[in-house]
Amino acid sequence: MDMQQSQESQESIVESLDEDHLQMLVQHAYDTDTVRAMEQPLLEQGEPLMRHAAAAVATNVLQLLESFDLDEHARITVLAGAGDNGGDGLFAGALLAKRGFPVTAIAVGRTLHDDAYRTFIESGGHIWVLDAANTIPGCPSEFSAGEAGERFEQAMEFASNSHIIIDAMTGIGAQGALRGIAGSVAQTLGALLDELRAHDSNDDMQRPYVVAVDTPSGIGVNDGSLPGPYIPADMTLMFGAMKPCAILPPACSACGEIWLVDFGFDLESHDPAGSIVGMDLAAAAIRQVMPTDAKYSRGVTGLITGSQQYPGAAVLSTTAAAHTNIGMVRYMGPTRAQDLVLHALPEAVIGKGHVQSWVVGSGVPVRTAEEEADLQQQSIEALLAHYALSEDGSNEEAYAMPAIVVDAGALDLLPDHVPSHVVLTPHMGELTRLLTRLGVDVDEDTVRNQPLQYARMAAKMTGATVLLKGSLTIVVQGGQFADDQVFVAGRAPAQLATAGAGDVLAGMLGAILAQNADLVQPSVPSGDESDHDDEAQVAQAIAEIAGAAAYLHGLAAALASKAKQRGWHRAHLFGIDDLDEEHFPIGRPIVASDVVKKIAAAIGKLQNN
Ligand SMILES: NC(=O)C1=CN([C@@H]2O[C@H](COP(=O)(O)OP(=O)(O)OC[C@H]3O[C@@H](n4cnc5c(N)ncnc54)[C@H](O)[C@@H]3O)[C@@H](O)[C@H]2O)[C@H](O)CC1
Ligand SMILES: [K+]
Repeated sequence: MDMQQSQESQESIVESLDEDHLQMLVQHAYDTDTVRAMEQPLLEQGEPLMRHAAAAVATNVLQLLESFDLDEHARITVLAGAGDNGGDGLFAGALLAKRGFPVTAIAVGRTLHDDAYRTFIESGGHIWVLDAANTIPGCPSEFSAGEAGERFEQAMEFASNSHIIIDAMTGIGAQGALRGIAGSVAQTLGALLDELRAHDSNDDMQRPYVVAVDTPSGIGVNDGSLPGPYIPADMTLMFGAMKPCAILPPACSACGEIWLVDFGFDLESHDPAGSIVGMDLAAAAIRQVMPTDAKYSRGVTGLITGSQQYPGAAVLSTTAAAHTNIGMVRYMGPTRAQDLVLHALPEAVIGKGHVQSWVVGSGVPVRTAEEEADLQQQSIEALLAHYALSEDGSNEEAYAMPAIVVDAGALDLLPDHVPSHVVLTPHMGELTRLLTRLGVDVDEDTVRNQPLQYARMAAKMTGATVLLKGSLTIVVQGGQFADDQVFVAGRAPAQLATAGAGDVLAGMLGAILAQNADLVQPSVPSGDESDHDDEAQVAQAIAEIAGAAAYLHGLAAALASKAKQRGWHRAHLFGIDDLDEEHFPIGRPIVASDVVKKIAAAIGKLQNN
């Protein structure tokens, strides 16, 4: 099959598929085992998936070369691993070599995909082997250690002087951090590329443009981590479906622009490992006001936030909750904070009363071991004690409590085991602190590098739902029978990184939980297996609502700052979207109160879309 045929067949796959399928493609990510299960029936039917993959890579490279005004002298380097990912890269290289481009493949393993290698050579491609123990036919081997070192240096120099690097070292078959020559290539070239990137936007092709095949080599495909050296890409051509690394920090930044090549996988029959929170999911979490509603039926949120030291957090969390489509807020805190809350929000009711959700801890200082708890900390501790589960999960009262958002200083007061409608909202530092208190030996850099893994660990250890704040917000499900599906909200522009933004999110999340009180109430576990599904369903609803709050928070910030830029941009669909460069203005600076002022507009946008 040549490039044109393969492209036509790709286009016909795309045409025959409906909007729902395309929507699923750009919203859900599937782990590598699921991807292999989805490709299996197609391979059995004889679909030449590798040829489709290669044709897509070659087509995009040709379009890139054209957009950069590069003629047939453009230098193209393929970094080729020994597996099928290398096969994709070599077939793509062969298609480009046939078009007359000089294409060199740097073999990082001892072998190459047989068929792809032969096709590549027949098409006029050149091979550069780095492993002295290689068994690639016709290639030099058993060179001395000194020669090997020299070869390596020369190959890296060559690659860094090429116009296009096609990274095909590893894809979904990668296991852990890159080892051996692939690891050295990533180390050397990754550092070189980072340095060149720092000095050049690459508008004029002054540095190599890196196209990753399926996934950038060296990243954690299933957990989005960066376990070692990796090749940062400008663009990733991802096959069949998004892998978790496409949506999870920090790996998603290493993917560059993502182009999805649709293989017509049966996505509907498989569970995603992760999902991007989009407008639909966020809109579904906002309760429609009804003609028969009264303030109590719309939901009431109680807040124990702010302190003598940080009274502003009381104002931000309370005003945010009040603007997020509920009937009433109740505020509890020191007199100074009460006065400021009433000044900003005369509608606030001061003192205890019936509520459908709680928000605790925003602006409450962390309690050090030497200090005695102040009144605010004592009331939070007393409230949180009602959510404490014993080791065997029995404590009926905990399940009957309203959902609660545990933020900032309250994280230190969390009981060891709680139900899934306790939602923790730490940032990276707070998560590290929480895990350390639970006995995990970890520092903040490690958490930052593997945020999913550590958010999940906190959820598994405590039973709580965990919303981990960052430029992308990760939500992992709580509860005993929760699904591993992670939700990622990437709607926020960078302008949202400002003091008090977390207090606003806590208030908004509390309000969205209150208006969905019936959906987020876990039942007392009966030990009956047939109830597990119900519990898992509640845990998922809570996680979706947490993701929806993060989305709405990001959308309000985007409206306030007039930014188009986001933490995560939708993947492009190969054969459907244009390669044209997009611009995402960063907008203007904002403060957290500006976000509160735009919550109503953001809700309006969701409900009227
Ligand atoms: N998704 C699809 O439908 C299709 C995917 N295709 C491509 O095939 C790869 C997966 O190929 P596979 O051979 O299973 O694995 P890889 O090529 O990703 O990796 C195996 C290769 O890499 C070496 N290796 C693994 N881990 C390490 C490490 N830590 N350090 C160094 N080297 C490592 C291993 O020894 C092997 O040599 C998929 O991504 C797509 O690109 C097909 O084209 C069909 C359709
Ligand atoms: K790759």
